[in-house]
Amino acid sequence: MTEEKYHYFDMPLGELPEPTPVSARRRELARELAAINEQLVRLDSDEAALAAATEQARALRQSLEGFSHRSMRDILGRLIVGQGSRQDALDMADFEILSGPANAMSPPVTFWLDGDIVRARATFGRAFMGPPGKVHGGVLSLALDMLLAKTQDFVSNVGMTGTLKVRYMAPTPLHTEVSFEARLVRLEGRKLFSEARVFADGVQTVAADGIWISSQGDYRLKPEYAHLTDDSDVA
Ligand SMILES: CCCCCCCCCC(=O)SCCNC(=O)CCNC(=O)[C@H](O)C(C)(C)COP(=O)(O)OP(=O)(O)OC[C@H]1O[C@@H](n2cnc3c(N)ncnc32)[C@H](O)[C@@H]1OP(=O)(O)O
Repeated sequence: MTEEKYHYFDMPLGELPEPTPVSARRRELARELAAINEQLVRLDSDEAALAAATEQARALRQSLEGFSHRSMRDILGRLIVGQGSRQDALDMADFEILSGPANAMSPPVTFWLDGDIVRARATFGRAFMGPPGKVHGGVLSLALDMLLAKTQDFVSNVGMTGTLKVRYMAPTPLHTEVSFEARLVRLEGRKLFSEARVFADGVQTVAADGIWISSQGDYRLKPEYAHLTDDSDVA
């Protein structure tokens, strides 16, 4: 059976291919590390227990330092020409800062497309605290940056965040499922305008809008999203 090839520009942002056995293990390890980090926050243990845990963590780090890293330049080189392997695609998506299950820093946030809407959900633990008991506003901004970036799944180009405006309307609680939604508003040459909302416990806590700038050429809707055209702005 021929292995499926992945193309960088066809990969939906923040969505994950089925893990290879290696990736499944990386995710498992990262979830353990994330759980350890969460457990460590205000851990009420004695000094001896912490010293023993530190020794175990040091031994684990040293054992992992015996391995090298797969080259991002090589991975991207294959993906850009449509010759990426599933492992290459996983290496790109699995370590996204907030959404990658193999990134020990991620809650993780899960992203998906629901028709013309980009959706995400996450539950943030103690390690993501800003005000007492609430999610840090910067973490929500980061999640919104990724969410709004994903409106580029509707277009043929990809670019970087130019402007991100965030309005915090109510505190967002920790340990509660938070849901995110975003939509593409319009295209204007190399600029893509999109907006987003965040909800927790049925209350809108954040509103955001952003402008993405394509790296080269004007943004164009993919044919399957041509209905997103409004008046004259969405080309
Ligand atoms: C679901 C998970 C998905 C994960 C996705 C990962 C998301 C990653 C998000 C990021 O972290 S991106 C990193 C943060 N962003 C940057 O670092 C961008 C830094 N800025 C730049 O590199 C350049 O300023 C930029 C590419 C944005 C624009 O430079 P250009 O020289 O290509 O643009 P130019 O000055 O020619 O302007 C082109 C148009 O864009 C407009 N523009 C430029 N910069 C803008 C800006 N910052 N905001 C809004 N509009 C901007 C500009 O007015 C103009 O409009 P008009 O065509 O109408 O005249």
